[in-house]
Amino acid sequence: MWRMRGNAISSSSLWRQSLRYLSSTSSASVPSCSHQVVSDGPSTSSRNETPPSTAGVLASPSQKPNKKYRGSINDVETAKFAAIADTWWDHHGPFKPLHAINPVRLSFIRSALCHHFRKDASSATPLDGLTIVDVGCGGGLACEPLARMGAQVLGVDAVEKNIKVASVHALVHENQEFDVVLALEVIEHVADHMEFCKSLASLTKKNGMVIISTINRSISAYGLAIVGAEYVLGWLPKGTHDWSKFVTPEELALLMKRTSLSIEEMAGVVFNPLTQKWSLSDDTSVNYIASSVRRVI
Ligand SMILES: C[S@@+](CC[C@H](N)C(=O)[O-])C[C@H]1O[C@@H](n2cnc3c(N)ncnc32)[C@H](O)[C@@H]1O
Ligand SMILES: [Mg+2]
Repeated sequence: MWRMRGNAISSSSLWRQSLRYLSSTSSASVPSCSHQVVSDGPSTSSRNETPPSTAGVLASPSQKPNKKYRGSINDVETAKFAAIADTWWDHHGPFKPLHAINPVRLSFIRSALCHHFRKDASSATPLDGLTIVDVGCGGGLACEPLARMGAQVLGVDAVEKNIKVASVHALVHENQEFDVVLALEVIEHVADHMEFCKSLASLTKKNGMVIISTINRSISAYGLAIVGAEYVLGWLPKGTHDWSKFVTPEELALLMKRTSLSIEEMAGVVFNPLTQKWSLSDDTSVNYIASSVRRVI
C-alpha cells in the first residue's frame, strides 16, 4: 500500500530558487535539451522566447525499436502535440492547464525526491547531484524549474518539434540510467502502457525514482477532464484526451509492480473552482501523481 498525500503544499518557493541552468549529462552520446546551456552561466533561452528547435526524438516511429525501448508511440496522439508545438510557453494557449498544475506537481516531485534521496529540502538547490530524465517533456515546463533546483535534467520527447534531443534508443543503447525518471501527463497518450512503463523502468537506476502523473479513468474524469476542460471551458483543444486510454491508480500500481517499481506515494491534483487554484489532495478521482521506487532484487 502506498501513502497518500492529503495536504496542499505551497509551491511558491520553487520560483524563488536561485537560478541554476539546465545541464545535460556529461556523456557526449547523450544530447542536451534545447532549453539548456551545458555549463553554468546565463541561459540562452527564456520562457517567452521561441520554443525549442527541432532535431532528435525520444523514439522516432521510423526507427527500428530495440529490445529495451519499443517506443510505444501512438502517431495519432503525437500528431496532436506536433500541431501545437509552437505554443508550449504561451500561458494562455492550449497548454494553459499544464502551466496551471506545474507548481503543484513540482512541489510533489521536490518533496518526494528530497524524502527519498535524503536531500535538504530547505536548500536553494535541493536536487543537487541528481540526474533526471523527463520523458515526454514537451516544451520543458518541468525541466527548467527542476534544473533550477540543482538537478541535471535531460528532456526527451516523441515529437521532434518539441525538443532537441537524440533518440532514447541512444540512451538505452548506452545503458543510460538516471536517478529520477519523470513521465508527466504522458502515459495517457502512449500506444502501450506496459511497454512504456518498462522503458521508464529501464532508464531508472536501482533504488531510483519514477514519477508519473496522469488522469484517472473515472466518470468524474470524463466529466471534468474531457467534457469540462475540452468542451465547456475550452482549456484544452477538443479531442486532446481519449477516456479509454486513462489509467486508474490501481492499474498504475499494477503496471509499476510488473516492472519492478513499487508505488511509494500518491496524491490527487485537484482544482478548486472557488479559489481557482490547484492543490494536492487525497482525491485521486481525476488528476493524480505517483512516485515509485525501482527496487533492487
Ligand atoms: C500532455 S504533454 C506533457 C508534456 C510535459 N510532460 C508536461 O507535462 O509539461 C504529452 C507529451 O508526451 C509526448 N509523448 C507522447 N507519446 C510519447 C511517447 N510514447 N514517448 C515519449 N513522449 C511521448 C508528446 O509529444 C507530448 O509532448
Ligand atoms: Mg494528457
